[in-house]
Amino acid sequence: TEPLDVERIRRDFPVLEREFDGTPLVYLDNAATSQTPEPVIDSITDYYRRYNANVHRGLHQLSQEASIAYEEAHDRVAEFIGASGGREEIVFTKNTTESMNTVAYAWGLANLEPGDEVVLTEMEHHASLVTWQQLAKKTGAEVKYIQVDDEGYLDMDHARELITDDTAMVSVVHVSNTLGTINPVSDLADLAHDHDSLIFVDGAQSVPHMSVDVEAIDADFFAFSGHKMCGPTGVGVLYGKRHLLEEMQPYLYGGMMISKVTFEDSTWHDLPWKFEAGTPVISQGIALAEACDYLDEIGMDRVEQHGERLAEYAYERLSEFDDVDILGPPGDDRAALVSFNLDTVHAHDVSEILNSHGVAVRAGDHCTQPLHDKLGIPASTRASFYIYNTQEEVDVMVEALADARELFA
Ligand SMILES: Cc1ncc(COP(=O)(O)O)c(CN[C@@H]2CONC2=O)c1O
Repeated sequence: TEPLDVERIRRDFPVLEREFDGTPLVYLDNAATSQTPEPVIDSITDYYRRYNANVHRGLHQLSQEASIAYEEAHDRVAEFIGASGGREEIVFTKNTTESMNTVAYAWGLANLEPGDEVVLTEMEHHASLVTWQQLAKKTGAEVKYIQVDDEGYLDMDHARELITDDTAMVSVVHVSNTLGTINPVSDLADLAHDHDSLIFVDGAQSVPHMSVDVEAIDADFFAFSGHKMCGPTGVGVLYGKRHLLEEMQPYLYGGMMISKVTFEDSTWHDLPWKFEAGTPVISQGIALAEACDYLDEIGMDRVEQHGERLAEYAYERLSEFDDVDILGPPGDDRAALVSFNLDTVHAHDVSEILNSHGVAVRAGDHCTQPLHDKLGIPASTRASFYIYNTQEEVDVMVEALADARELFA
């Protein structure tokens, strides 16, 4: 695939011009949140400048325009992830976390009971791990974890052992935000479906970075966030197979999500509005559709190739040092991130030093504490890449690590 034009792309991101006392920003924290290009910024300001109105087809021009843009944003997102059911299979939430909780409470509470099992993986983000763990306590279901092997891959033999006819839900991260592992979600979906279990795929780190087709995966539910894919914060997506969303009762009640309300009872609006109670994430949803256009214009195959090449380059550079321990799979078999530790320096101190060089990385447990416990480390430093990062920026990060060694060794 023809590489993307990173210099041209960088000109779309005003934040990349930031300097700190003359030191240019090197933004390598994209797994936490991505930066926002001009077309997406313009989409947000254009909405508030020209057609800000509450949706659900108010009988005035502004509301009509806002309603149509908001509804069509659902269609655009459906197309971006291959959801042939269109807007009826796309619920806009606040973020991936809320998408997860929506399924846990709107499906889980009604369908899980003692004896049922929810199968997760040891590399799950807290958004799914804590959600299913707490829901299991409420319903008497049991949570089990597919093991991660020493290289950071899912142990598929263990998966085949854990997923049985007692499994009601498999909830698995597509790309680990800590390890960079790309999980075989289609195989896991087959395994789940062979045992009449549903599967929920956490796509927060995959949708921004690679072409995702939820129907090819055959995910029953799929979640991701706008802010990780050049979109604004405040909009997440829950994809659900139409028949499942149809069967599910809402778990947030109020205006907009109803059809008829009497003092005695209420009926619900059509999909997806049934799951969008109150005034929804209007400007954010419309801007997310713009982000889909922006990424598609670059081409998701180029986006994927660029991120994985940078991750491989970072892996190679970091491997030059014998005091660096890198988490997860080999450099040529991972998504666009590298988490690592320096033998003698705590991740927080590494992050501090890198920051003094203008380099933004994330230090901590990346909302995967159980995984860090399993690895026997309190934290790690994570560099994560996107379409506007360069090999030169990786070099800046690697050179800055020399400082960390001197200061803290
Ligand atoms: C795999 C994964 N799942 C779920 C989430 C939750 O997304 P929201 O915060 O949008 O609900 C994240 C966010 N990644 C975290 C956020 O900061 N750093 C990270 O790695 C994630 O990486």
